[in-house]
Amino acid sequence: MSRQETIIIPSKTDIGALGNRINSETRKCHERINKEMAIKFPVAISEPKVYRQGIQMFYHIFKAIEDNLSEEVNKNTHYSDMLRKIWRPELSRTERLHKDLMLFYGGRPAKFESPILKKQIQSTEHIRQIAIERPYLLLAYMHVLYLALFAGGQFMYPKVAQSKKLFPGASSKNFEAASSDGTNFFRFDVEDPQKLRAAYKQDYELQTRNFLSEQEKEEVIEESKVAFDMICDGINEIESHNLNVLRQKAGFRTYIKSNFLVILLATLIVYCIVRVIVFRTPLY
Ligand code: HEM
Repeated sequence: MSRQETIIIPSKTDIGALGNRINSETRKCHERINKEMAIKFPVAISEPKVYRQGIQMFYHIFKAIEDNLSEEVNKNTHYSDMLRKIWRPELSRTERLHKDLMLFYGGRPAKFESPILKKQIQSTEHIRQIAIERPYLLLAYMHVLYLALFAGGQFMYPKVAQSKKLFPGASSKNFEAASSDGTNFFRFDVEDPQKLRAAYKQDYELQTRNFLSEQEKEEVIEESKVAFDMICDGINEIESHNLNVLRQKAGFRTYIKSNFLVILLATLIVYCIVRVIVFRTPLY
């Protein structure tokens, strides 16, 4: 090996590394999410109301992870030191998503700060619960959701940033500024995000390899599947919520239309009666 060559930890072929084990055991989950994204992401980036619902879901999930993680690392428990050595504040997404949401909700935090949809409420409660009972399970979210930002996230970023439909109020002059204000989610405040990713993966591996028992590692792998499902279910929940709203609107329109016909018919009948009985004018 030449002097310049750097050792990547964990190597992609290291089948004992927890991160690699998670990737290999969640391959099907990732394929499922890719299929979902292939259909729903183009819709989201052409409709600001759908896009903001999507990042609102991510906001609640990332906030739950970061709130509970920060609580845990500030304690002095068996796991807090390990989690502290892995976590890097540059990865935090809560504030960045909050900024994006402020743009998409016109500066009205009351519109997005508390989860309303059932699955999102359940997800935040689930994260809180595991953090209390088995804090090492936070490692599942620390792998799945944060490393996704460096892979799928970097694929999505330019598409969101360049979507003319997402920032409709912006003119060609200030488009770049508006797009930048609404895409904090995808950026890291570091010179080289790929270095951050590599360092994070390395610390994750070094801290977990000997510290966790095999039983704990298996539980983290299982929880990683839950993390993927959480995102898939959350996306599907938004879709059914929007379909329900559309259905209700269509139902309301039909109701108004049918009422209008009834009123029209009644007016016609009254008109005929008045004409025939009161004015004794034949109808034809
Ligand atoms: C459009 C959607 C997505 C695309 C195109 C995509 C694409 C990719 C690609 C190409 C990789 C391999 C990167 C590498 O080997 O360095 C990857 C890895 C990964 N993705 Fe995705 N992804 C998407 C969405 C997601 C989502 C929503 C999640 C999480 C819920 C996710 C979680 C992951 C994880 C955990 C890895 C492994 C990262 C690592 O070990 O460094 N991906 N993705």
